[in-house]
Amino acid sequence: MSKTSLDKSKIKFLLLEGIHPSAVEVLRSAGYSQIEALSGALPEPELKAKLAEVHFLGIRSRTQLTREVLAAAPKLVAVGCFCIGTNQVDLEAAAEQGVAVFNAPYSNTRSVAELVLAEAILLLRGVPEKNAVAHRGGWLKSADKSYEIRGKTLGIVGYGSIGTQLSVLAEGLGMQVLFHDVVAKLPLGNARQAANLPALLAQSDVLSLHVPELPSTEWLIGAAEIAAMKPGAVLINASRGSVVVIEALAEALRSGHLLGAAVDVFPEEPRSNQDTFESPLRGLDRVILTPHIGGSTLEAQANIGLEVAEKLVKYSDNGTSTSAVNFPEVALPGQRGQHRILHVHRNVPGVLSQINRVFSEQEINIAAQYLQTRGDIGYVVIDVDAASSELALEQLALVPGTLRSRVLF
Ligand SMILES: NC(=O)c1ccc[n+]([C@@H]2O[C@H](COP(=O)([O-])OP(=O)(O)OC[C@H]3O[C@@H](n4cnc5c(N)ncnc54)[C@H](O)[C@@H]3O)[C@@H](O)[C@H]2O)c1
Ligand SMILES: O=C(O)CC[C@@H](O)C(=O)O
Repeated sequence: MSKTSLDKSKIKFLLLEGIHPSAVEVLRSAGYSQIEALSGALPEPELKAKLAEVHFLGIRSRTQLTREVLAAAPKLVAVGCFCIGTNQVDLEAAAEQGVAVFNAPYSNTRSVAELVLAEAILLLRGVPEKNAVAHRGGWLKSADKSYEIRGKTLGIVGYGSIGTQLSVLAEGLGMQVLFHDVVAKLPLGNARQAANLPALLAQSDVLSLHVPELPSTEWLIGAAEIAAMKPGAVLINASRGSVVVIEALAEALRSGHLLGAAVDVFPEEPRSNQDTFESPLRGLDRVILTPHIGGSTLEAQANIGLEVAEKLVKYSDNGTSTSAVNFPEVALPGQRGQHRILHVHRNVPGVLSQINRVFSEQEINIAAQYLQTRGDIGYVVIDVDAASSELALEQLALVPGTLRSRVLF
């Protein structure tokens, strides 16, 4: 029988954007050897050229996987986002191509929350400006506009993993926490859900943003929202650059309406550490500018490397797609000596009966079958005798609506 399962030695992994070496360790110890790890993101033409041969791709937030880029990746089986955000991937296009996308939803949560809390303290003490002046030989020794965070109101927009973690830490330091979320959330500790965003803006001394990049969060905080903030408040954005209108923020800092700001994410971010950072916020002393490092601690990156690489290995080795963000989730047992066929298809009426017809017409015994659907995508996993897998795979590829199929043994 000819071989239909790809040898591990032929499966190519491309890891971009300085993914932690823990990921490579996981892949190597699972038997994969073709792993290319690069420190930066690739320009689109180079990315497309490489993707022609790649089976598994690892990225962070810089690499944009548009529908067009994904179309240049005919062999791609799965994408690992070694971060929380998955907005850089066209998830629908990936699913339509039968490509599962995974991320690390919690591994850097604590790192972001710690940075934000530290920034809240520094901003309310006016440290960024005092530091900048001292670097220029000045001496701003003054208690003017310097405050403790104790007793101040922290307004959190987006009370998810990071927002709630921050909420708990901030209460530990004596802050009052108020939050706004589009869904009703269980408040932790003494936190309270604000009636709406304007109510939160009007009451917060520190406003911190923790929403995902979505059409509904684009430019969520613009000139009108900033004007509605308390005079002398500070704004922290470690969510996504598309959430804040940066020129409006710069203007509010120049006019003195806001006491300060800390910004980690920008509408335009350099592709690598060699590129220049441009922003209207550059040169404003009361702003802490950080290069999208909210989640960049060694602890978080090492954990993310393990977590996402393990998800890719599981999907590659056994077909388990648990926690995929765009794909039906199936948790699968081991194969017990059979061959395993993985079939991704359009979830339209009749596909499953056509798949099952292949097995009955070809008289192939099904040892086990698992099915899950998610929106327009169906994922069926079928364990069969070793002698039948090649025929089954051939026939399944002919079923209309088939997006991708592979066999594992
Ligand atoms: N700076 C960094 O390095 C860094 C690191 C990790 C995550 N992030 C960003 O932070 C975001 C949040 O992370 P998380 O793990 O807390 O996500 P999460 O999904 O756990 O929480 C997001 C919350 O935002 C809420 N939300 C959605 N739209 C909203 C809106 N319009 N108004 C108010 N609330 C809204 C959701 O209901 C949810 O509760 C990520 O999506 C990512 O973009 C940045
Ligand atoms: O590491 C990154 O590039 C992104 C970090 C952060 O924005 C995330 O979404 O987890």
